[in-house]
Amino acid sequence: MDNKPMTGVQDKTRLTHGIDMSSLDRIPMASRIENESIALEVDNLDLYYGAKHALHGINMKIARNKVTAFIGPSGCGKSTLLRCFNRMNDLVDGCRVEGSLTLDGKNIYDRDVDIAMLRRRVGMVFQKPNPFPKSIYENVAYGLRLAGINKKRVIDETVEWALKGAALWDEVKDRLDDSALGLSGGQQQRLVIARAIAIHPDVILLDEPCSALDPISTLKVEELINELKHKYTIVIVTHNMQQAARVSDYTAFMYVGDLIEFGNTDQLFTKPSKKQTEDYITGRYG
Ligand SMILES: Nc1ncnc2c1ncn2[C@@H]1O[C@H](COP(=O)(O)OP(=O)(O)OP(=O)(O)O)[C@@H](O)[C@H]1O
Repeated sequence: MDNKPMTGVQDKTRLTHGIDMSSLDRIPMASRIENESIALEVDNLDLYYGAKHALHGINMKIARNKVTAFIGPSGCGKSTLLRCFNRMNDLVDGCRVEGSLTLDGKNIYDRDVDIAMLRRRVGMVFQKPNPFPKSIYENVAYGLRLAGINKKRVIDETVEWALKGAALWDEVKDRLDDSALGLSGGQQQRLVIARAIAIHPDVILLDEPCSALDPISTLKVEELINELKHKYTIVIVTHNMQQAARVSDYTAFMYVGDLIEFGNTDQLFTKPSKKQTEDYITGRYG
């Protein structure tokens, strides 16, 4: 196989309607999954909601400290697959998973897995910001207290660190005791991200994190994702292909429960190898 790295500007065919491919010019070298450290590995994963077969034999590797985006038409299984990474689907009656999904080599579907611990390692942020009806400070401190950390100095320092990490500190440092519900939607989403990183997860799952946000808040969250990936492995579901192109290193295109194509984002958007992917990213269906 030819392992020569390709630059992001070579062979730019501008296949996609409305996607500013110049954002891809910032990617100096297109990396390959074979050269990455792997955080999560999905192996022959099938998922059933009762009789409905929602995911069909999915195989995929998620690179550590990179952003992986799931794209595809509504109902193709993006959120279902994302929720497998921290076993959120366990909460759905009649949901059954076959195959394996490993985090750092350990199958998270093994019987001996402590699910509370798994969810501390694999944090999740949802489409609609969901701060607790508590102060800004208490929202971030919540997970620490749950983890048994009670020392005020440690909590103070971690709250500040997490709010800085979520690019929110400057906007809230003088109102930490105010209700989180008084923040704007974009600020609430960054607060929820601060709450997620406060407990030092390894992986952050983002399920359409910007779909309820205005363009400026979206930009801030996207900038934040670019910062966070230096420390965390990030998986994001998005309907927005421009967003996938802007923020992710790897992209998975799904269609009706199948993983159709997975690869380097630059390559997938400029030179997809499957016709279905090309049809989707050029707006021919979906
Ligand atoms: N709790 C559930 N019970 C039964 N079926 C479900 C459940 N959740 C999802 N499904 C079905 O599984 C399939 C995949 O849904 P999923 O929400 O994962 O798709 P998606 O690609 O994330 O869609 P969207 O982009 O609209 O959010 C769909 O056919 C959906 O109707």
